[in-house]
Amino acid sequence: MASAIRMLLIGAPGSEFRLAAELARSAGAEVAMADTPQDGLIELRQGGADLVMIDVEADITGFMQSIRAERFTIAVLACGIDAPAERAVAAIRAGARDYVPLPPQRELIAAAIASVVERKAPAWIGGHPALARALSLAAAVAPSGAPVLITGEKGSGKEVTARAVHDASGRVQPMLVAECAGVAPDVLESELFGHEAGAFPGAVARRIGRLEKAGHGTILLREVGALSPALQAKLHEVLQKQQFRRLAGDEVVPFHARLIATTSIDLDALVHAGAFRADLLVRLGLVRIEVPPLRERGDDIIALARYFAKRHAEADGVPPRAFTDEAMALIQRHSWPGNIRELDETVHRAILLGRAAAIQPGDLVSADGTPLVELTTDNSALDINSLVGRTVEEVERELILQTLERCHGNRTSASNILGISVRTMRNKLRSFIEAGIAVSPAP
Ligand SMILES: Nc1ncnc2c1ncn2[C@@H]1O[C@H](COP(=O)(O)OP(=O)(O)OP(=O)(O)O)[C@@H](O)[C@H]1O
Repeated sequence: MASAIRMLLIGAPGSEFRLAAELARSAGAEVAMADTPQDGLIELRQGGADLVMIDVEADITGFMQSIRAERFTIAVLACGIDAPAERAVAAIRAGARDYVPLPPQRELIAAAIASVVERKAPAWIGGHPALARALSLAAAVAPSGAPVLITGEKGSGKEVTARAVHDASGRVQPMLVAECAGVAPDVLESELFGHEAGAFPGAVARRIGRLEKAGHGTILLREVGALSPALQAKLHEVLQKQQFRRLAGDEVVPFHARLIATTSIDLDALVHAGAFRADLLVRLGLVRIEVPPLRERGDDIIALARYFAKRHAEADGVPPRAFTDEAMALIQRHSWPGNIRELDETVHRAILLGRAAAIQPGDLVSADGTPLVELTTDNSALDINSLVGRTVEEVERELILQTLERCHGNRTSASNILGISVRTMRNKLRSFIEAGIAVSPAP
């Protein structure tokens, strides 16, 4: 499912570099070359890369600063011919992952590419029918350019699913990610659309936004429900006209990328409450993929727990440990409100903290040390029987707190979903806090 790895070689052209390019191609990578870090950046902006090999004599510090500023996440290797050890160390201090001596050895180049392939294609664990449906839908829509909306609870695997759609799409350029929640609207606007010099105080140079940088690749908007009304309108126009302008710019920029949006908030409810544009939801949700919560994935939980235990033991260099039957039963009973991410982190803690030969129930604790056994209840789904015997006040409190948590603490979104005013929401939260009950902080 993974697309080819794109490798960028930066350095003065020479026989060693040509050989490195040849070896990379024969190891399955697509190769681009640039003479200087500046040209390398231009190449990155146009075509992206998964792996950069840069001459150890180049300004690696400056290059690393530039790629961080432009939010590229790329593995960088320094390389050189007979470079003194200090140069290699300095390159690594500047952020290079390793130093590769030239002329290159076939095995070293192949290993560097293999390590990126491994990171690029996250393991797909699970075969539950609900997940299989989501995956086959992802594969079916991948080659088209249609926007895709991926819904699901936090940590359930929406971004991983987006990557699967991108990888299967055959698009050569990478998938860029933009986070919409918790980012000030004006910052997000310039992040997405870019700006011309002088667009606002501090805008000293033209900035190319992510919609433009994505080129013919994919742009992933995480938590699209958090977009301000003004940005919702702008995004709707982009999808309608397939073009946009940079902030304070006259030039019309064509939009070629595939847009994928994720949400853990119920966008239909936001539309109903007037907090999200119905026409934008129609365009974004031409294809919808629902990622099921972990608690509905049956035996996938076992497979995932074993996979994370193995992976973390290997990464942390500790002996592999199996789960006792009791620990596995506890894992299957827990409702995993944080989904796969919570399972991953819980298993990681058990690997690091457990002392016995096998993982015990007591090794399974939340981040604050609360044993899982105390957190595990059977009322993950709305089960009326489990509500009988509780007061209306208690049920209301739980509903408010859980909705707020799903909305990442966003009071407005949560009150919209609950159909109460923000003022009522705030008053309720104040009374909970006064009663000593923990409330999700505002984003
Ligand atoms: N099928 C899977 N197999 C293995 N690991 C997975 C799978 N799905 C998700 N993960 C892992 O679980 C974690 C959460 O996944 P991801 O970031 O895709 O979730 P998300 O729904 O986008 O989260 P959020 O809502 O918080 O943005 C990641 O570490 C990811 O690698």
